[in-house]
Amino acid sequence: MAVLIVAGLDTGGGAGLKADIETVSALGEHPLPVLTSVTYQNPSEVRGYHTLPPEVVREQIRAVRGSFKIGAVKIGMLGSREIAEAVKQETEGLTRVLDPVMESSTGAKLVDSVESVKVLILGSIVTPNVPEAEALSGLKIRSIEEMKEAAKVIAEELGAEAVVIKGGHLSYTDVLYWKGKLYEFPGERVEGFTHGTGCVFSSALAVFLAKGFELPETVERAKRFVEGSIRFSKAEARAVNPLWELERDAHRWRAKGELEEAVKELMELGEKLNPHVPEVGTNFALATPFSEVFAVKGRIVRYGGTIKPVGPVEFNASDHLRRALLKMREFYPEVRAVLNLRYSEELVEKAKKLGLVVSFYDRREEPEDVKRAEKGTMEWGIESAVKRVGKRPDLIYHLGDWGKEPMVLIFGRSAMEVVERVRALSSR
Ligand SMILES: Cc1ncc(COP(=O)(O)OP(=O)(O)O)c(N)n1
Ligand SMILES: Cc1nc(C(=O)O)sc1CCOP(=O)(O)O
Repeated sequence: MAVLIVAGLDTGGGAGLKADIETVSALGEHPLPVLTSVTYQNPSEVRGYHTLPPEVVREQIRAVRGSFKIGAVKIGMLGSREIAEAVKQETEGLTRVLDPVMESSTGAKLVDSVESVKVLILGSIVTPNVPEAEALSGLKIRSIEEMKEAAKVIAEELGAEAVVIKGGHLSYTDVLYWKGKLYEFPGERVEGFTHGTGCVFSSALAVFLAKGFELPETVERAKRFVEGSIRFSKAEARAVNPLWELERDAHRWRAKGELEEAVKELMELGEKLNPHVPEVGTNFALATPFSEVFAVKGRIVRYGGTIKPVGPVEFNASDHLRRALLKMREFYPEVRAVLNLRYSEELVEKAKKLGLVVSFYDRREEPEDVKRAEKGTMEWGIESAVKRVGKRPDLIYHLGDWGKEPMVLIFGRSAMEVVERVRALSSR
């Protein structure tokens, strides 16, 4: 099924047509991109925009309308009244999702007037955020109840088929008004970049409608998709990531394979490694670029004269090493793997001789409030060891405390790098 996308280009690659194309593709449908305007923007500012002649927009839609089975159309930045009129005529008869783009999150205008957006409301499923809903309804919105009022006004007075007001600016609850009924979709704050959320939401809505879902389920699915695209957004883009699900699953698959290979390799060191395995066991953890961590379920234990993994490599199979790794990645994101061994002076001296960067933390220096908190010691320890050495540590040790075994953590940029370090450290 094809989804027609009528939108503007964001040169920063965060919102607009690029986000729409990725959303439609990621959700398994075929995007038909129609350009209305070129914006000059980055995630911090919109410097301006140029709208295409309405005839150019019209011809783009005409070129594809008869050649594809179009399940729905998503309409984003229109730019001008003339373009809005052309899009209205050329998309007649299609299921239309209208993201009534008026301003960017940075406060720049992206359409000549509110009236131009209103041209397309009749018969459309409209997805305003709170400021857009205020502009369309003329009402002030300060609560979920007021979101409901505004949604009703936009549907009943302006003729929208349905209205979804996104609550991101208010409470994270979205409100749908459809066929005289109101629905609430609660959500919670998700950490990550949000530039482009409006575009991704409306495109996802168009896709799920094209797939044949009923509106309430469509809104629920689109909302969860947007939450994922915020949670798995990337620092270099400073915007949502519509490819999150595909990338996350690919990274999970690769990380699991990489760690399984490395564990196999580690087992070859069995007899040499046996004396270095602590009482609590050794674990080996690897993070994906999204900081999801895989490890060995049940850890690796001494077994006769050799060593043995208790269970398979699994997602979230580590607590201590996961926390150590995630803390380390806050300072050095290139560090992806870590393994723990029993502390010995010889091991630490050998690491220094091999040219590894060694640091440590001393639990006696741990502040009282961190000690009292359930799980802050590891994070505090890694941070203090990183700061102590002033560069990326390859090995961090601590000398233990009451009921806590002294430990050495060996870090690396890949699972194999850790194995090579362990090989060098355990060789006689
Ligand atoms: C070309 C273009 N189209 C739309 C927007 C607005 O994006 P949106 O996802 O609604 O949200 P913000 O990131 O602006 O909040 C845009 N900026 N550029
Ligand atoms: C129990 C323990 N303590 C460590 C420390 O560095 O203090 S490393 C370690 C073993 C690994 O644990 P997990 O399987 O929870 O990652």
